[in-house]
Amino acid sequence: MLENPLRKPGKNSTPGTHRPGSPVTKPPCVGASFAQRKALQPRPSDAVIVEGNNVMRSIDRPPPGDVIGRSKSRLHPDVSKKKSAYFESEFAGPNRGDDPAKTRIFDEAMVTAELNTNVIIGDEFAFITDLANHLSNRYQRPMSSITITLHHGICMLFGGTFEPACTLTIHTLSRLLQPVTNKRNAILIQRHLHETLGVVSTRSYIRFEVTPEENVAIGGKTLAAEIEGISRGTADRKLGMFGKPSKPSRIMKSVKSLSSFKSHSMINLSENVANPPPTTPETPPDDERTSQVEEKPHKSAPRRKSLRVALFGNKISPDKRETLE
Ligand SMILES: O=C(O)c1cc2cc(O)c(O)cc2[nH]1
Repeated sequence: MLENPLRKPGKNSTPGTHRPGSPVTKPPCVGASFAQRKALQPRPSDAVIVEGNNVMRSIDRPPPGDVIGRSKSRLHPDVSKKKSAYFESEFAGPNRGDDPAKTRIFDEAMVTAELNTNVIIGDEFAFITDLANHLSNRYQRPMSSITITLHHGICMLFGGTFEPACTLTIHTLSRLLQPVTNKRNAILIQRHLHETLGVVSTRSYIRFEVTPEENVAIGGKTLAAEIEGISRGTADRKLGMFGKPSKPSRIMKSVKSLSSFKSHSMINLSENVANPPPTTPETPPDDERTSQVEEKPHKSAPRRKSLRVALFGNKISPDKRETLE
């Protein structure tokens, strides 16, 4: 009889294992709120995400297929030329060898990932950055083409238990989600999640979701329309696809991104802030640290509370406050 893989951790599984220095902590204990549970968690001393353990062998070379500086071909130049001509024709896809603008759009196509987990992550900034690096490597695109939303410490019943678990949905174009690619990426991404989150692969559910080119848009134009425009020579000339807008609009000025929250978490923001991120990372990237020369150093408050104070100040009524808790 087949066993339900969701219910039974693998032989070498170490559900909820907390490695020293890891940004993750054990799954939620029943009865305490997220904030209370979080306050009780020991804080990681540094941003080291993965420490070796006795179960998994450390890898001192990239897995096969990862793009690295390849050693020079030892083939005779003629054979090498023939070989590359063969592969060029064999692998010429519908958009390969096409307009460089098309190639660039596909090379920079967005990969969005949504991760849900009941594990509480101590250093979400380090974790998310590490996952972004992993996906950037897996899908061979720049970090500017990776978007991740992370929901951790959530109430999640997975296969009938509350043991550490996660679901990850990856959305991108079909060319990046081919069956063989998915097969390989499932193994490598689940291994990464085991190493960084402590979730065994049997409790790590990945869904690869193809986004049709007609169903995704940037700058007011779908990808399908953009490609069609390139073919007809009427494409938008977008400079740096996911780059910053040159001039922020009125709306842009009133909405702060997560990076802005990081540097302004203790000041009163506009009251119009829509859908704020649930938490603020603790360690801003270097470029942000150096951009705050004018600001006085501030003590960090419990993160959720400080964000709430920053968003709503003291104007919030007690009954509304309760619904926010
Ligand atoms: O999904 C993508 O990566 C994507 C969508 C989209 C739309 C668009 O108009 C572009 O110019 C590029 C692009 N990339």
